[in-house]
Amino acid sequence: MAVRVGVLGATGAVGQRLIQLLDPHPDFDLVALTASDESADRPYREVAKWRVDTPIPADVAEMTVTRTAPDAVPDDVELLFSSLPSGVGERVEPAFCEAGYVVSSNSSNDRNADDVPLTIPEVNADHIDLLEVQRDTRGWDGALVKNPNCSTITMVPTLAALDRAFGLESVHVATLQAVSGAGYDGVTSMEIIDNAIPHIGGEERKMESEARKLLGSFDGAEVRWHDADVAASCNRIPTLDGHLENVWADTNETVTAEGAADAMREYPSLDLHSSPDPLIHVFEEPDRPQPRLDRMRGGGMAVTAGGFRETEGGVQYNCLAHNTIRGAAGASVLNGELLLNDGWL
Ligand SMILES: NC(=O)C1=CN([C@@H]2O[C@H](COP(=O)(O)OP(=O)(O)OC[C@H]3O[C@@H](n4cnc5c(N)ncnc54)[C@H](OP(=O)(O)O)[C@@H]3O)[C@@H](O)[C@H]2O)C=CC1
Ligand SMILES: N[C@@H](CC(=O)OP(=O)(O)O)C(=O)O
Repeated sequence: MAVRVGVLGATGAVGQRLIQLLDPHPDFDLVALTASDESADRPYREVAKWRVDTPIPADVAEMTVTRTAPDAVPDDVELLFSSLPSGVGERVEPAFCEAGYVVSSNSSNDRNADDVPLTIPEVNADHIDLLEVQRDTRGWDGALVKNPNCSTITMVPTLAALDRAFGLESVHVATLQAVSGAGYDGVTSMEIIDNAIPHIGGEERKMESEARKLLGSFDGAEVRWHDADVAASCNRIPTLDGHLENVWADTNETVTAEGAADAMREYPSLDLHSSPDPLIHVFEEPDRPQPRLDRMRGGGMAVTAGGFRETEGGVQYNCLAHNTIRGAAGASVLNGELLLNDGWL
């Protein structure tokens, strides 16, 4: 029987993608939608400015949006996908966990907390068992799992492939990030058209820390962060969806361009509904990946890579992923599938 699920922050950019991905889903039945108090007690179609490229699902359109509070969500909902602003998530997610709900969250609060699993299932599924530590320390019946920042998700599967094959020593990355990453109200057209903005607040530190936690090892009690140095520089450009990243990775063992490409081609996906096969699509063409052409590979869940060149200490390449699917909503849904597969639901 399908697990009953809800979406916290259902009217937002990521919330709408969550609804799209859950309509339908083989494991999950969407029965609850929440948003701010201003949207509560009204039909979803009235309060959501639907901007996703498929029609609003008919049953969802008529659902009543509730406040974002545990007493507003039915008790038989087991899993909540959270796409709230981080300040709100920080306050309400623990309250839901305390009330017994399992929360798969996209918001940036608590990603680096010692007892909160930060997972990309194809990279570090074993970290999910950190939930045992979380339940011991916090006394929750529920649980809180995070997916990383969209720019971090784009590069980490490629780094995991290099680490597995050659050992990872250090990473430099420069991003070209789509406007949807800032949410609907994030960047005005006057700011971004005919322009590029070399600053995205907090993004560089997130990439540098989250990547090391994701690539770290879990010994049953704690996650030991990977000791690679990671340095990021983040830029906003006028694409709609799809973050493109230029990566320079130094490795412990000597790597060739072909060897790096093979390591990524061979990096396995998972037997979960939203995990694409292959996980990483490698291009031979030197001018790929490109956001408009390649962001929907694997239903928006694949990472694409290309432009491999040997460097003095390792390899340089480009990678790309859809920031609101693989980088946000799809990442939360995939974490939900992992929770179900591993018996946490
Ligand atoms: N966009 C992206 O690519 C990515 C986004 N994220 C993260 O996901 C989260 C959501 O982002 P995004 O969808 O772009 O944001 P939006 O601003 O588009 O949506 C925010 C959602 O939260 C609700 N909300 C706002 N304030 C409150 C409140 N006080 N109480 C309850 N609900 C509230 C809004 O409801 P209402 O409509 O009623 O205001 C809306 O449903 C953020 O934390 C963001 O950092 C993470 C990775 C990528
Ligand atoms: N900051 C990212 C999107 C985002 O919301 O990230 P986070 O989940 O870390 O807040 C971007 O602008 O593309």
